[in-house]
Amino acid sequence: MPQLVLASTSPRRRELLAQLGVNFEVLAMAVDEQPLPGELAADHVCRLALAKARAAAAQLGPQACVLGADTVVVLDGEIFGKPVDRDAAAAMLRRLSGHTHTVLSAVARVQGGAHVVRLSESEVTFRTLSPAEIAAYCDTGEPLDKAGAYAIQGRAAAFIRHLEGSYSGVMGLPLFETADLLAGAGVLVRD
Ligand SMILES: Cc1cn([C@H]2C[C@H](O)[C@@H](COP(=O)(O)OP(=O)(O)OP(=O)(O)O)O2)c(=O)[nH]c1=O
Repeated sequence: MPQLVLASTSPRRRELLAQLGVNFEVLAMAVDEQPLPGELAADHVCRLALAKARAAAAQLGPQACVLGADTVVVLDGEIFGKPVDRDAAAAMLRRLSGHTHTVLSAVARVQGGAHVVRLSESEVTFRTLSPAEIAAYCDTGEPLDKAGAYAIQGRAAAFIRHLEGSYSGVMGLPLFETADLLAGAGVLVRD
């Protein structure tokens, strides 16, 4: 069975991958996460997921099966990554309040020079949030390292009226698509 490596600094992604019951190591890779001019959100997350996996794979042997992932929130065509500070987090949450946004999560597998990328798309509807609620949520610090300034697995669960798609995808690693990639690499057995 190939060595499985998760190219991620995200504790959420580690937790999610462990949910599949596989053994893996972590090799955290930093890549420039700025969207290219005019880049579509779906292209952006797929490109970054692949870039993270490729960066780690370059440091490992060709036998390693490397996973990279990326997640963004999209509202009216605008990409929301991680907020730079508390004010940016509050501004994102004001925009998301009372609306439905899209969460795109891509997962890429790189092994022996070959790669596959899968995309998960979810629709998330927030109820209307009061200014006091947004301020209190920002005070928790939870928004700061999360795309779109919220964590579905944290207190923001109370904001979400409706989810259509993948809970694990919104949290950062779409497990249905990830399991497919792992089965394709022989890391998960399906027969
Ligand atoms: C929307 C949402 C995002 N997130 C997190 C998952 C990701 O860690 C982060 C999106 O940022 P990413 O840039 O995709 O990932 P990252 O920089 O945290 O980690 P990596 O090293 O793999 O690049 O937002 C949640 O934890 N819960 C949520 O509900």
